[in-house]
This record gives sequence, C-alpha cells and structure tokens, in this order.
Amino acid sequence: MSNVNRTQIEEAVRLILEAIGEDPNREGIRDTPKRVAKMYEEVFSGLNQNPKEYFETIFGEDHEELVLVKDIPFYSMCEHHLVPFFGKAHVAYIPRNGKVTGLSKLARAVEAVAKRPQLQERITSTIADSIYETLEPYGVMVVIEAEHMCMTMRGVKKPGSKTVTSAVRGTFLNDAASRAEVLSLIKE
Ligand SMILES: Nc1nc2c(ncn2[C@@H]2O[C@H](COP(=O)(O)OP(=O)(O)OP(=O)(O)O)[C@@H](O)[C@H]2O)c(=O)[nH]1
Ligand SMILES: [Zn+2]
Repeated sequence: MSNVNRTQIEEAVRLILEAIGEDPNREGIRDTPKRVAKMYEEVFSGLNQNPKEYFETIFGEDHEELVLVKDIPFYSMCEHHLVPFFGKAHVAYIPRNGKVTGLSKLARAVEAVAKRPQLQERITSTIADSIYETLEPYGVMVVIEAEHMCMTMRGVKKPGSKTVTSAVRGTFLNDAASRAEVLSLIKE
C-alpha cells in the first residue's frame, strides 16, 4: 500500500508548469502531472519500507567469514533539490551465530533505503545499522559511490565528480586489514 497522494502531486506539478511559464494544457504536457505523480510513487516507495524486514529470513549457515555483495546499482533522490543521485553500493558483513541472510536481501535493503528523499551519508549508515542491529554480525561495512545530478547538471556543475561514503560497524572498526580486504575486493 502506498501512502503517496497522487492527486496532490498532480496539482503541484500543474502549478510548477504554470509557474515556469508553460501552458499546462499544451498537448505534450497535458498528462505530465499524472506521469510525475506515478513516477514519484515509484521513486519514493521506500518510505513505506523498513529495510530491517528483509533480514527476518535467515539461514542457519555456519559461515563466519566475509560476505560481500558489490556493485549493487541504486537510484535515489537528493533531498535538497529532488534530483537524482545514483551509483553503486557495496555491502559487506561477517556473519555470527549462523545468521546468514539471502544475498538478494542486501540488495533489497539498498533499494528500500534509496527510494526516499535522501542524503548519501544517510543511505550508507541506515543500511549498515539495519544489518548490524538485525543479523548481529561480527562486523558490517557499506561503501557507496555516487554521482549527484545536483552537482553536475546545475549549481557547481562538476560532471564526473563522484562522492564516496562508507559506514563501518563492529570488528571492522578496529581491524584495518579487514577493511583493506573489503576495499580491494570492491576494486577488483
Ligand atoms: N552531505 C550531502 N550533501 C548533499 C547531498 N546531496 C546534495 N548535497 C548538497 O547539499 C547542499 C545544499 O546546499 P544549499 O546551499 O542549501 O543549496 P544550493 O544553493 O542549491 O547549493 P549549491 O548546490 O552549492 O548550488 C549542496 O552543497 C549539495 O551539494 C548528499 O547526499 N550529502
Ligand atoms: Zn542536491
């Protein structure tokens, strides 16, 4: 179930079109408010999702070694300008007490957290905390690299610039060798 009020978005988009000097009744854009409302419902659908729910399914597998799912593509919306930022997320954890999650659940959690008005830093730490608090692993490390459209198509206009953020929990905090292992596996 979506909490998005499509009618309200349609009204708002019609007002924006008018405000920029467009004719909202022009044939090409007559249906744009409807399309934008539908799109916002999709790109902000993560607001209804709790990433922790994905970690309720666990396999009692006795693997207490590194698991890394890398290059998970994601698209999000910068909460300051409501324009996209997008890139790749890399999620690593070291399971404890047989609490191993399905690999796809790591990617689903990324998706749920990204599909909201966001900051890159918050996506990174929310994913790390969700895993750390539910699976209770030895450690978690999340690295995200992204390009922000608000820095490329407007404002400071620096196309190609990338922002890299990381969030580290548990044993990774005190173990530079493990952090380096994850970083080198990400680069491979
Ligand atoms: N920390 C952080 N900042 C972000 C993110 N996305 C966008 N921003 C920044 O948010 C800031 C908003 O700055 P403001 O001065 O309020 O807005 P602005 O006048 O549009 O800023 P400029 O982008 O510099 O033109 C900018 O510096 C953006 O680069 C993000 O994910 N994390
Ligand atoms: Zn922005």
